[in-house]
Amino acid sequence: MEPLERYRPIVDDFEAFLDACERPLGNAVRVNTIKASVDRATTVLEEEGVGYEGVDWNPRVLRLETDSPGSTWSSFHGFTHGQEEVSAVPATVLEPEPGERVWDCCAAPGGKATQLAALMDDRGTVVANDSNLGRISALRFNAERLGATSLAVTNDDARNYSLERFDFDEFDRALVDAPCSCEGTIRKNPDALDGWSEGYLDEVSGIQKGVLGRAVQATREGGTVVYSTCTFAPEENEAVVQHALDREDCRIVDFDLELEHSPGLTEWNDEEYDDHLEQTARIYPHQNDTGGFFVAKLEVTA
Ligand SMILES: C[S@@+](CC[C@H](N)C(=O)[O-])C[C@H]1O[C@@H](n2cnc3c(N)ncnc32)[C@H](O)[C@@H]1O
Repeated sequence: MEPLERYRPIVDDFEAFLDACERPLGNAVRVNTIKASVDRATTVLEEEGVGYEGVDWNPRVLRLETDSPGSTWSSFHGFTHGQEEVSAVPATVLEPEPGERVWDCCAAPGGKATQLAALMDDRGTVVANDSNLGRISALRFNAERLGATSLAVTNDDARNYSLERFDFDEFDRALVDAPCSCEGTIRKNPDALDGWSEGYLDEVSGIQKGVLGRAVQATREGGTVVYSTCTFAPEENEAVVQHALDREDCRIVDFDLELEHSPGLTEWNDEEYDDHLEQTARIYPHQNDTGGFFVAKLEVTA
C-alpha cells in the first residue's frame, strides 16, 4: 500500500480510500446486447441460480453473486461478459454511434472493444488494435464468443499506427485505454503494486503520450477521443492529457457520469495543468465500492 500514500493530499477521506483498496473486489458483468437483452440475460442468470444486482449508472452492468462470472451459462452463450464495473465507463463516455469508424488503440483482451461494438449495434467498424501478439488470441476469442462481427483486429504499435491499410483516412472516434501501472486494480490483484517505481511511471507515461497523440492525429476534426487508465498516478493521467493539449489539435470536453467521482487535478507536485482538467474524472474505490479509474474526453479541433 506504500505507493498509495503519495495520494493522501489529493484523495478526500483517504482512510476510507485505503480501507477500500484492501477489500477484495466483487465480480461484475456487462450484458452483451449484441446477443441478448438485459431481460434475457437476467432470466438466464435466474434460471441457473446466479444472484445479481443492477447498478444505477448503467443498465447493462450487473454485480454478480458468484466467484466465477466466466463460468455461467450466460457467459458461455455470450450473453454476458465478465468486466469490472468501472472498466465499462470509458466506452460509455466515448458514446460511439452505429455506422461509425472507431479505433480502440490498446484493445486486448477486448472488454471495451466488444462493448464499443455493442453500443454501435454491431454496425460500423471497430478497429481493435494491440501491440502484444500474445494478447490478440484472447481478443479474437472474446470477439467471436460475443458475436462482435464489426471488429477488425490489428497488431501494431499504436504510437506510429498507419491507416494506409484502410479505405478511409481518419476515424470518427478513438479510445486509448492505455497500458499503465494498474494501481486501481489492487482490489482484484493484491500484487498490483509489487515492483512499483517512479521510473516505471516515467517509462509508461512516455508510451501513453505517444499513443494518445497518435489517436488525436488519426481522428477527424470534431471527432472524439477518450483516454483512460486504471491508475491513480497523475503522471499517467492529467500529465498525459496536458501533453496532448500542448501538442495536438484537441480540447477537453465535459461529460455526464452518474457514478460518483472526483474532478481531475489542476496541479501535482510542481506541475500545473490546464483548468479544464477538472472536467476529467477520477474514480476512487471507496466512492462506489469499485476499482479505480481515470477518464478524460477530448474533442479533436482540426
Ligand atoms: C489496459 S490494457 C487494455 C485493456 C483493453 N482495453 C480491454 O478493455 O480489454 C492495455 C493494453 O495496451 C497494450 N499496449 C501497450 N503498449 C501499446 C502500444 N504501444 N500500442 C498498442 N497497444 C499497446 C497492451 O498490450 C495491453 O493489452
